[in-house]
Order: sequence, then structure tokens, then C-alpha cells
Amino acid sequence: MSRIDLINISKSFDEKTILDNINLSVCEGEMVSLLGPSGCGKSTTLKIISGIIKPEYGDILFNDVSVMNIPVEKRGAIIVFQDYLLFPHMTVEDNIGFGLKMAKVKKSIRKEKVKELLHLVHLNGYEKKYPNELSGGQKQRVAIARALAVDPKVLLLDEPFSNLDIKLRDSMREFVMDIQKRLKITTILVTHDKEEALMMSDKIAVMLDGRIKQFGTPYEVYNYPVSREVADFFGEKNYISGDIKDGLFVSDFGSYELHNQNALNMCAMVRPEDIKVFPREYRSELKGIITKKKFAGDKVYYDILCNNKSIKCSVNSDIQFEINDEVSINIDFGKAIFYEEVEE
Ligand SMILES: Nc1ncnc2c1ncn2[C@@H]1O[C@H](COP(=O)(O)OP(=O)(O)OP(=O)(O)O)[C@@H](O)[C@H]1O
Repeated sequence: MSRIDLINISKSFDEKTILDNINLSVCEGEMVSLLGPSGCGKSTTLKIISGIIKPEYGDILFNDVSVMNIPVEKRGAIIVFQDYLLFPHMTVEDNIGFGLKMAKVKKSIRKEKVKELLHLVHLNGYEKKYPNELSGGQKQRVAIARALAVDPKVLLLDEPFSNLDIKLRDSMREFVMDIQKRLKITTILVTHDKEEALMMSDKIAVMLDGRIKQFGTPYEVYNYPVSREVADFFGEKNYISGDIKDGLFVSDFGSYELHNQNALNMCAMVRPEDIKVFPREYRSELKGIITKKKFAGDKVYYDILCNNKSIKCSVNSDIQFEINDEVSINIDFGKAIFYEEVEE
């Protein structure tokens, strides 16, 4: 198992910068997600770590030693691709044992290792099956077993759950988390699914436009996004502009004590769940009109026109309002994050 450091990694394709000075450290045994929208450079980063692609600049260290000149097959960073890439003409046991055969491991040792791995991925009894006889989840478990067979220093998972239906996806996520923690294998997961990254990772690197914009624990990146673009990536937000006066953030939607701010204007980022909605009679100075309603089972999402601004709220569905209802709202600025930029 390795610690991995990416140092100032840059890569262009056709003169277009795809990765722009990427720095990332993954501790031994950690599960780190590269999270970002399609095309931001996640898979390219994974391929650079594995050695499939060479960066133009920068260095990659495994346990503090550069691996830049170590070829793919010797580097020990194995990618499990989204479509698994199993060998269709080989049985499950031959697929899993392929890397060991290539490494000229003795047949008896190979058999023993494959047996262990079949047990680990709950596929005992499937050794003689071919990939076309397996379900999506089973194929994925074979791909993971094949990757683990060669005792990789680093496991690289490229959108591994995106081809699975929702139910299977949940159980495969748990399965992978369990194996990763049990084997303590350094793992990098590429995903564009926020919930997946939040649930599965020790740390998340949020990637946008070929750069890592924030690196931290799921709690940190979700609750304390460093910028509006990172915050926006994690879902709906309200941005409320205000002035700083005598240690107070003062806005059309309420005031909040905010000391030690040099800026004159700030912007509060408020999540929809941090806004309460009450019947109009409720004692609140903030009144608005419901303009949109989306029912989602335990939650209801409302757009509320208040002080000429559309405010997004998500509330429990036990009390429901209708479009055109006048309501009172209460914004919990204590949960807001304040930024200096004032756009909109
Ligand atoms: N071999 C290549 N030649 C030219 N351009 C490439 C190559 N590989 C990737 N790209 C481009 O680099 C950019 C980043 O691709 P990459 O696959 O790393 O993104 P990603 O974040 O993993 O996206 P997705 O989630 O859609 O897979 C894209 O614009 C892609 O078209």
C-alpha cells in the first residue's frame, strides 16, 4: 500500500490544457474521491497515476519515490474501468488469475490466490462461468478481484458504479467500502456523483476545469465550500447580498452578527434546508409568495418570491403550502457561509 503524491501535474491534449497544476496527497490506506463534472479531467488524472498517460509537467510519488519512469505494468496502480473490460473468452477464475499468470506465478499458488479472492468478492462457485453469464454486479466483483490479485499499491476506480441500477449500486458501494477498509488499500475513486463521494470517501478532491478547487473531508467540502463554484457544485443554494455595518451583516432578508470582516459587502450562501417556511400569520417580518412547488415524498421544494428575489427552500412535507400562498420565512444565517464576492 502506498502514499501517493501528485506534484504540479499538468497535461494538455491538442494544445488544450486538461490538467492545470494538480497537487494531491493521498495517505496510505485512504479512500479519496476525485469529484467533478464530466470533462473536468478526472479520468485523465487516474490514467496519469497508473502510467497509461504521461503528464507534460510534474511528478508522481509513491511512498516518496518518483514513479514517473516506471512503466504501467510495473507501477502497481491498477485501474478498474467503468465497463470492467473482462476478457470475454476467459472464465471467472482465468480472468481473476490473469495478472498472476502474466507475472509467471506458479499454478498452485495462483489457484490458491484466486480461491481466496473468489471468497472475498462472494463469488464462490462461479469460477467456471464466463463474463456473459454474470450480472453487472458480479462482473464488477470479478473486475475488482482481478485488480486485487496482483496486490496493487493503489486501486484506481473509474466511475465503477455508473453502469449499475440504483439498488445494486448501493450494495456495490458498501461492498467496495468494506473491502477497501478491510484490506486498507490506498484507493482513488473517480465519480461525478456527489452523494457517492460524500458517502464513500475519507477525503474529496473537488475538480473543476482541470484544477482541484478544494480538498478536504466530506464534511468540510459540503459544509465549508471554499468558493461559490464549489458550493454550487454541491446543489441548490441561495446567495443573499448584504453590507457589513458595525460587526453586523445587514441584508433585505435579515441581519447577523459577523465580526472581524474587512469587506464592506458580503454574500451569504444559505442552503434551501436552512430556510424555514411558516403560515403567513407567523411572527416574521419576511413574507413571500410561493411560485413553485415540487413534492418529493418526505420533502417539499418551494421557490418563494420574497423582496423581489426567488428564494429556494426545502422543508419537511408535514405542512404543505400551495402555489400563490403567502407565507412567512425565516432564514438561519447561523448556518450560512459568507463570501466576499457579490455577484448576481
Ligand atoms: N486521449 C485524449 N485525446 C484528446 N483529448 C482527450 C483525451 N483524453 C481525454 N481528452 C479530453 O480531456 C478532457 C478531460 O477528459 P477526462 O476523461 O479526463 O474527463 P472526466 O472528468 O473523467 O470526464 P467524464 O466524467 O466524462 O469521464 C475532455 O475534454 C476529453 O475530451
